[in-house]
Amino acid sequence: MTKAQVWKLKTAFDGIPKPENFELIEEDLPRLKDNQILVQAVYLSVDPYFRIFVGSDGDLPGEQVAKIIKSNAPDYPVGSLVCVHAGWRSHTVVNVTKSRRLELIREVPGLSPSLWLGTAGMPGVTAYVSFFDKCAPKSGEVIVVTAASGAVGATVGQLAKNLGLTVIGIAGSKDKCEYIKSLGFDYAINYKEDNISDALDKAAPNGVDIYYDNVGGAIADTVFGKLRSHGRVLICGLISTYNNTTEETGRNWSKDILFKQLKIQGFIVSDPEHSSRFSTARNELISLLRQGKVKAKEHVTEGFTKMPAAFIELFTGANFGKAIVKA
Ligand SMILES: NC(=O)C1=CN([C@@H]2O[C@H](COP(=O)(O)OP(=O)(O)OC[C@H]3O[C@@H](n4cnc5c(N)ncnc54)[C@H](OP(=O)(O)O)[C@@H]3O)[C@@H](O)[C@H]2O)C=CC1
Ligand SMILES: CCCCCC(=O)/C=C/[C@@H]1[C@@H](C/C=C\CCCC(=O)O)[C@@H](O)C[C@H]1O
Repeated sequence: MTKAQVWKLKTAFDGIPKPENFELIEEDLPRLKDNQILVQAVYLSVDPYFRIFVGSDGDLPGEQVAKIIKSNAPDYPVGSLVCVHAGWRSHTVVNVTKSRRLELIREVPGLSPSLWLGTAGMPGVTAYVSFFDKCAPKSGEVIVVTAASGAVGATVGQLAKNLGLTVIGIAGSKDKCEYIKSLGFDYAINYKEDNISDALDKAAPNGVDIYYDNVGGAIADTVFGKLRSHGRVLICGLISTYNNTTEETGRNWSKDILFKQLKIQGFIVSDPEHSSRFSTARNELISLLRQGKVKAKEHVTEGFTKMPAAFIELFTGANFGKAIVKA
């Protein structure tokens, strides 16, 4: 009988996640039935949204790249890699006909399969579809991106640069700022050291056309104040607020929205509206990665037992690139 190691949420989060919120249990897995495969996690994705979306039974969500180690499904041979939404588990029995999110990973020379969790997966597709379909970007415009060295932010910035926009990234350390400059960003602002407002005035004296918001909170308020007439805001994430224990109060932007005729949109990549865009976006991202026109940085933590630590790091900025655990 195969045993699985499974991370569960033991106590509800209160503020920033802590190691004691999690427990590691062992589970006996059932024998395989028809159309089932047994997979073993190779790389597990670590994403900010886990902070909010935990199953009622304490199951932790998320995708993993996993190896098929037993198979009762002819199209899923042993040894193949899949990308599957299996959560924080070392081993999982997956029903190939019923699983909502399961796909075989095709081998692409030069690309690690772990990219299926990052630039060639959910975060990359988020960046691609939200930027091209929702931001109405035009060459010559100015875009500001927050969490700019991360999985989503770095991809948005590079896509914008490829299209001829002036790209301003905001990130939380000197190293991260140097990194995004090396990717081609025109300006990098360290929000932990620089005065964001002054730095934006210098980098974008005529204002900002697009604000790609990954963080919300006070940083977003400052960027909002720099938007030009007909500016667009894409709210992709609000990571600075996920650990809040009290309701956030921010500036009321109604007057700016009205008089500058701003367009503000939220975006959730898993909305069915975007499902038809997934494969185009992924194929395009793979092609850009292979040509070196988009670069991907991964922050890999070794060991399934480190899942909680790798997750907690997202909220201190200790990850530098797409957070992944190698089992
Ligand atoms: N809408 C959608 O469908 C999706 C949305 N997202 C969202 O995109 C955002 C980025 O996700 P992802 O690229 O995976 O993660 P990242 O790889 O960017 O990692 C998270 C980063 O957020 C930054 N951060 C953490 N706390 C704060 C804070 N208080 N203020 C400012 N920055 C902070 C840190 O970078 P630094 O050191 O620079 O502070 C940290 O490294 C998240 O908000 C996430 O929820 C992600 C996927 C899909
Ligand atoms: C904690 C909120 C995070 C929002 C931004 C984000 O990181 C989204 C990530 C999605 C995530 C969204 C999950 C649920 C959306 C709520 C609407 C619903 O369907 O109930 C999940 O789909 C994976 C990431 O794509």
